[in-house]
Amino acid sequence: MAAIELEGLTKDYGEVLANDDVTFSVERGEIFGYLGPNGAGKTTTIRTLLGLLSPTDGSARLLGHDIADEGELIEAKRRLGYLPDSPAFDETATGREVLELHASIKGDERSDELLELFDPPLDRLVRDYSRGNVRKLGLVTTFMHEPELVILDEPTGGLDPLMQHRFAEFLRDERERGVTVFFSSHILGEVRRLCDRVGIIRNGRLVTVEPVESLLDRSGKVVRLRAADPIPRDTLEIDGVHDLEATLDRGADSSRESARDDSKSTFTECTFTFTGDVNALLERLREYPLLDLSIEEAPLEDVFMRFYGGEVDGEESTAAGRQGTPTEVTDDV
Ligand SMILES: Nc1ncnc2c1ncn2[C@@H]1O[C@H](COP(=O)(O)OP(=O)(O)OP(=O)(O)O)[C@@H](O)[C@H]1O
Repeated sequence: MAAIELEGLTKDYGEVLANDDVTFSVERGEIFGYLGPNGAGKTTTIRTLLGLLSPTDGSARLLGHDIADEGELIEAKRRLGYLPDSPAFDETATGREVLELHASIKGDERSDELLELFDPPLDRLVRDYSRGNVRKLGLVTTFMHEPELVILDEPTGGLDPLMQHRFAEFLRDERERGVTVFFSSHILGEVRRLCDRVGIIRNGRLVTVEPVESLLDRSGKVVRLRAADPIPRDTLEIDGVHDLEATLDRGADSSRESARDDSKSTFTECTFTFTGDVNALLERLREYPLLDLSIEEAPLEDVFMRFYGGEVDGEESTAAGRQGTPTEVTDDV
């Protein structure tokens, strides 16, 4: 039995079809990332799963319980932890009082350990908490009753890099203990680091569900090379080379056009995406002494761009964009 099962889940707000026939499962013990840019429909799926919104159509099960049945939903919720994107704690309570309330409702098996890790200021009023501190308190309340399944809506928003790192390690340990994690995100780096599988949602429709690795494999490697001697441009006319960018070496009398037509044109530096056999590529390059060669996984941004055609969250795509892409490209080979 899967931890989460969605079957044709649909939520129509009237003006917006926020979830359109969404079907997928999250297996027990996996970390599943639910990805999509702002407004794609992630929160709608999560809120519907938790019974906070009623679906227009379709069905869902949490830990085997049908969410349409109130009694079953209560039973499922007892065994799960939920961190909303903006946790609404009582602003007039201190962090400690919030935890006490939570303990009285759901139980407390491990708040001491969690407080050591996430360390929200317990004696301060929630009203005076920063966004990051609200999130830290939320992480404690989400995990303190030892849930089997956790659903986290953009969990690292507001956390500083140290805390994000700690959270990532913690989540991996939770997976080792058999906890199932479903979290939404548009932070591609964290998805890549943490998730076993991802589902990508676009305009309310699920566009893919697959292991992160296969998503990255399909998108190929980014190859950058710098050679000691000129390499003829036709050397890289092999299967699997895409988006080749190189600065062509040209004779004094060669024009841009003639360089394009001349298969004897050479280059010493280039960058390209490669989806073929790396050994075949290396064999091809064997006779050219290389000063530098890097073969890296394609940035997840590139994968995303294929699904979104430019709709990737602006801040994120800039922050994690390709590093070292040549700025002096003068020609496409
Ligand atoms: N209560 C509502 N009434 C009408 N439309 C809504 C409502 N809630 C969300 N929407 C719309 O539904 C779409 C999906 O919103 P949702 O919040 O599920 O997206 P999201 O992927 O979680 O976005 P974000 O990353 O910004 O949180 C958006 O177009 C949003 O404006």
